[in-house]
Amino acid sequence: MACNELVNVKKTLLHSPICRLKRMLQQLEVSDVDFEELKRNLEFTASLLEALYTDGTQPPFDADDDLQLRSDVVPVEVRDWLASTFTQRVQPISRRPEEKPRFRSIVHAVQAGIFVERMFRKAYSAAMPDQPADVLNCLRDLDRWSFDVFALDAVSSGHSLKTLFIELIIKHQLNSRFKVPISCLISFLCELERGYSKHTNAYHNHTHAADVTHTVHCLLMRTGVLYSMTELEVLACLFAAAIHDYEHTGNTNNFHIYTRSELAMIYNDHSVQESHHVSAAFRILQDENTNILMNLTRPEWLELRSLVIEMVLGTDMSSHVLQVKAMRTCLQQHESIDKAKALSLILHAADISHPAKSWSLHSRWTPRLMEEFFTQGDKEAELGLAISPLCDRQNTPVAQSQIAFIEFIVEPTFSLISDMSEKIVIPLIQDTTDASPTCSRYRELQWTVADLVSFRSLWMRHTEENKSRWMAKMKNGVSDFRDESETQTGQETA
Ligand SMILES: Nc1ncnc2c1ncn2[C@@H]1O[C@@H]2COP(=O)(O)O[C@H]2[C@H]1O
Ligand SMILES: [Zn+2]
Repeated sequence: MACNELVNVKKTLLHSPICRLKRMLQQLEVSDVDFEELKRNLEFTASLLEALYTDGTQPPFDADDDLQLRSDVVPVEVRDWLASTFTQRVQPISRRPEEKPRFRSIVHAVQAGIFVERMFRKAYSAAMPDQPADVLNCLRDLDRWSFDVFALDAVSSGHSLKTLFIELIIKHQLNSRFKVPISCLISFLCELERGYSKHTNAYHNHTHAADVTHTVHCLLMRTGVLYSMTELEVLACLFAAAIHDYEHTGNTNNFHIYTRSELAMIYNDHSVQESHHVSAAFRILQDENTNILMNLTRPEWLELRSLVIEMVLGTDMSSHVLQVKAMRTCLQQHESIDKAKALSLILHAADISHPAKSWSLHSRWTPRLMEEFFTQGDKEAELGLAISPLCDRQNTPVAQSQIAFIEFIVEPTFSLISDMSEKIVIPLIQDTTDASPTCSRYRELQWTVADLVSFRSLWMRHTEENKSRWMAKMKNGVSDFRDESETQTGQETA
């Protein structure tokens, strides 16, 4: 963002808290105090100022950012792992020619009468009344960044993916818009959950899929990007998130390539698993009993399929560096943002989001992932292969790897998501507020800006907290990263 543009954005953002502070002072002077309103105004003002402060103090973007791993800080095993997992020598995925969908303006959306209502500000009435009380209770937190997917899995008897996906489809009114037969939806989700349990993975299972689906929903709402999307794009995002690791084998792509697995043969070593996830999921739709997309028109179906393929292939971690670099360049050069690229980045961010959540969640995901890595290491040892980085049960610096993962992968990705969303959302809001400062949308849009800016401080607070937790474990020489994790309840925000 250019400097004067940034100043304008900041001025716009500061306008509202300043007005509120003045009004609060006036109220106090005449002793006309509505404490509830005062509290709400103070909270709003504090969150905006905090977010602006955080935003202003964060380090600037590094234009030439690769992973920048300094050998004196990052242990060699961790460097090997980062380099072998998050970069690729192969050239970028081919781009679709000319016509690329761009973000439409909020003004256009308002004019077209298809403005998305601010769902999570309203009291949310659960869409599935037949659900047990515990499930309904859990789903009340659906719009929160700290939503506990493990708790949902427990109360839904291991059906977190099914429960959550149906809830989100109904909440976004996609079942009615795309005439999704509920029986198909249930059968499709049963099939999906079955596929996720095929390899009994500690991490890549239906709970992870549910987590990523929830996180995509939350990211779209918190960043305001949802406002600039069509319903078809929202459906594509939720669908892509739900299927993104379908039938995951619990191994890395490199393992498939080295062991010349069946999947590596089918997909010629390119994004081996991601290609399988998307292909196998679309196969479920070939059966009319599970074809949840049966009532889409042909152009809708083609557009959705194209988006889903691009998004799921974008979860291949070897495209991380290229993806991040391409988006950064786009932002720095003031190019318009390609929607499919933006949505792919959002799914990728959701896929690596647990270190940007509360410790109580992050500390439960990490041992699961490590166990899956170690199981692969055990297999590699049995096969007489070199053990992949981070897969050696006896000798893996877990805390260091987490700190490096957060610092070199998660924070830059979330920072980019925040910048990208500002670029998409803020100009649209400025357009609209200039046009009609008194309309009810004005308040809605102010909230969108507030959410967007406070989102940056929210995830940063969590990554900082998680890094300090790992650092403390390292300093105290705690090698058992599993302790406390299952019993945490912790204080959570937002
Ligand atoms: N905390 C973490 N530490 C290391 N790797 C991670 C962590 N979280 C996610 N990942 C990796 O990021 C990948 C994202 O795509 P997958 O879910 O297929 O597999 C995930 C893991 O390989
Ligand atoms: Zn995943």
